[in-house]
Amino acid sequence: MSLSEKFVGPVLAVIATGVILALARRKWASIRLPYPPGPKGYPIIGNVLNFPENPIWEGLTKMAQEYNTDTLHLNLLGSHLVVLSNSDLAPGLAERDSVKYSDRPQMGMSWALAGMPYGKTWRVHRKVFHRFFNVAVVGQYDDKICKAVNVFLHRLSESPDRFLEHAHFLAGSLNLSVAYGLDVESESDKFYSASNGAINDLSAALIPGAFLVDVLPILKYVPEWFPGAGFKKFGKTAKENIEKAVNLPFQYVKNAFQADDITTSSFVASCLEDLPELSKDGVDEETIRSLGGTIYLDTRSASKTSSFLQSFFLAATLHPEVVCLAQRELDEVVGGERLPELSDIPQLPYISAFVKEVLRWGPPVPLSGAHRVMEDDVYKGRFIPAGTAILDNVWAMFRNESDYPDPLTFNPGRFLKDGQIDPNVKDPELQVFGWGRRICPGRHFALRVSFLAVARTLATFDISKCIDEDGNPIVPDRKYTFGAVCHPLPFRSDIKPRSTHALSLIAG
Ligand code: HEM
Repeated sequence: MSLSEKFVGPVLAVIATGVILALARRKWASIRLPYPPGPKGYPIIGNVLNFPENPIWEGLTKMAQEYNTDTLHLNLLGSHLVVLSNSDLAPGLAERDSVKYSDRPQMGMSWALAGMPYGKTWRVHRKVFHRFFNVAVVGQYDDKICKAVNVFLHRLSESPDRFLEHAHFLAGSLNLSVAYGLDVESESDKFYSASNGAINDLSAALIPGAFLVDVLPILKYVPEWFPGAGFKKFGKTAKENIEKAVNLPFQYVKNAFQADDITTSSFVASCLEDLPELSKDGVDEETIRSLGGTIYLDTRSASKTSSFLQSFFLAATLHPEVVCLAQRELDEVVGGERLPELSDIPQLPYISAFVKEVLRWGPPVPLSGAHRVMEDDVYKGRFIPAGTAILDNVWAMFRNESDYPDPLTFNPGRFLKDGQIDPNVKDPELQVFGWGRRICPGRHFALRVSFLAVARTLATFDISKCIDEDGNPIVPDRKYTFGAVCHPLPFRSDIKPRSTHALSLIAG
């Protein structure tokens, strides 16, 4: 027997003992260790009756304060939920073991990147998405962004009362242009309306009950009469609408590609062109079809961007003083001679701070995308079982007095020091897009759209409160819809071009 053969047996025995001990220790720890703090539940239903009403994030914040914890634990019908309300926690978990926290609870949207379980297919999709949206290449969409923002300004000058719809059209039409190269001129466009219908179905599926099923798929099995089980109506028609919305533009680009008739650049056209190279990584046509659909549909990205823009209008309407400061900066830098550009970002710190403050003050996604824990974990002496859904309570984080003094006040100045962005203030851009391996891969793109839309709108329009018949200003309520993506409830705003010169800039 060789020396190495002599050692194989003992070495294997030592490894096996180690593995058994580690498993036993973990099992033992899980038996002895408590879950993170939270209300005590009832047998079987757990904390279903403790679960807060809408707005859920506010209720969860209060509950976390009551239990003096920033990792609140709830048990819903045997499924575990942990809600984080400290901005350092999620990155901390991701740093310890990013893979363990990278899965998603499954609810039937696994065809699309955002809903996929963690694994090889997700990695292939994510890699392709990253290739076209990473920070080094995202500037390739600047022309499309400028064009869409200009169309938006034009629509705003024509029908300022419809500013909320224009914000939605800007986000939705831009995504169709980026994903498929489609030049959408109006809401009645066949591609836009198909996608928009499907987005509405998705939004309906994301109302509170449905939102919860996203997090805890076990709720799929509750009867339709159960409070919040309205998502059950999200049935066959909605699925057909989504299928149609994903197929229609993909097929259009594919046909053009096969006929060698691609006239406009797009994500799908570039992927089809690069397919021979991409296929080495396991990409096929279905991957591309699904990613095209992801950009517009599954991510609800258009609706997140439009939520941001609508909150921007709400903040500007409520706070004329910040609009004046922003316009002063814009006038100093572009002098009213031209429209601001993305290349002006370094010279426009107040506009950058404005964007950060809108994200903080009215986060489009108050409870950030659920992550599913893939293996048992012990965190700060508390047991987090495999399968737990983790939610990041961004709403709570953005109202944390120690990070943001006087948090309810809209004040872009909080992000500035000596006229520049203050690196010591926590940046909402680092929290609002999620965390770990599932962090929003469209964030660089979304921030460019947000910046340009805010800068160009403030450069060319005055925004103020409407006046009622008695001459009093109408102060809009700061109220939002409840869902996975939240929008301000419809409100009125008085939006007027700043001058005839501004109008001529918009006309180009
Ligand atoms: C203001 C606009 C936006 C906000 C606030 C936002 C926020 C988010 C959040 C919170 C997540 C979940 C992250 C997590 O699970 O930790 C997410 C995921 C995602 N977002 Fe965004 N997003 C925005 C715009 C966009 C845009 C424009 C795109 C596409 C161009 C996009 C593509 C995606 C994708 C593909 C995912 C899923 C990533 C994955 O599961 O691996 N988002 N986004």
